[in-house]
Amino acid sequence: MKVDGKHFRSIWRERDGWSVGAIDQRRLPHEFIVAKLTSCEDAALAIRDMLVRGAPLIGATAAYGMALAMREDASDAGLKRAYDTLVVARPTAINLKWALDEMRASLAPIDALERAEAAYARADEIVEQDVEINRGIAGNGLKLIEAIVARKKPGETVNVLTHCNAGWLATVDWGTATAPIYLAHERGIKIHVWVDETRPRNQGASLTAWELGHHGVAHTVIPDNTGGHLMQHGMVDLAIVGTDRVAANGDVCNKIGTYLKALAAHDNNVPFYVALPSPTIDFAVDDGIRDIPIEQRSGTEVTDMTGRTADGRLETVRIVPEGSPVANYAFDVTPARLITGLITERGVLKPDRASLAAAFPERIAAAAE
Ligand SMILES: CSC[C@@H](O)[C@@H](O)C(=O)COP(=O)(O)O
Repeated sequence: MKVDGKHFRSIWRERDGWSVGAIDQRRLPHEFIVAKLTSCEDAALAIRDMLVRGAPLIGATAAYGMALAMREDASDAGLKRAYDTLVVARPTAINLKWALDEMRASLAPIDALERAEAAYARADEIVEQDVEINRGIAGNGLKLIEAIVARKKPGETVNVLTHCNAGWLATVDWGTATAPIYLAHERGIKIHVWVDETRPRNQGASLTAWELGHHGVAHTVIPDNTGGHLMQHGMVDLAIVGTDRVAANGDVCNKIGTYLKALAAHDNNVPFYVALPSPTIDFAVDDGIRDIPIEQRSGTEVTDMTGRTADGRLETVRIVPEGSPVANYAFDVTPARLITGLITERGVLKPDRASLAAAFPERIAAAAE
């Protein structure tokens, strides 16, 4: 998508052909800085520190991390070491394991001398596949938006609520939740996005607002607790969120606070959609609430906030009394019964086992291996 009129992706192979460029998302919205990843450890750290984040981008970064590792040591032991280093970088987004399994499956059977080249080729494919999948989500989600337009008076705006950042910064390009929004915008549909700020790391306020603004999409940042009020007053036509892992039963794990938005949407008859690329489905997990691991992050994300001061300096301040304990659960699980539909590259599905299995039978086979 566009930044100041120029097209960007969140991650790419640099001109030298081997190092990897990625937008440092820890610095947005205040500074646009490109980081250079030159080793498997760089990639693992980038994921752990959330220089890159968002389920699909975590997967893409891990794929390149594996390629960087193969330049240094393409032996069987090197392959295993790279896999083991990267797979633990973050626990919740299943795209990480998916991408690493894909990489290992294509590299393990071939000669070590060929592995580095093959790893870059497979990582490039994973990256391109992400963009194609998101284009598919865009087209399928657009139909939902068009159906709302058809019910509105001419010229009325479609209001979408989203949580966290499931935008192009969380993927390679287009985003998942934002893909239908960007396509609707491109098609001239009047669309406006309510952007949940998404405490504690503020991915909505810092990242979603930044990318929508740079692409010219109308939006308003709201404190996390505002969505219910807006829904009660008819100010939200539909909610679209992303996800880090979808269980076989249709339960959806996403950024903390998603569940509360789904409850509010249910109570107010607001359609609540989840946009997901198929690598986010985990057929090995039967019950999302019971079995999806929920990342717990540092308490400093809750106690401290960073922002720009009036005189232009970036400063971190403490907002919680010294000594008060804090909890920082990064994700929650929304039960399938609260979800209107799953927007995938193969259509809008019911959030249940049968629909997921019918649309993605090859993923069930892979989970059984
Ligand atoms: C298309 S990204 C979907 C999710 O990964 C996104 O909504 C989210 O929860 C991101 O969490 P983050 O902790 O910023 O990696």
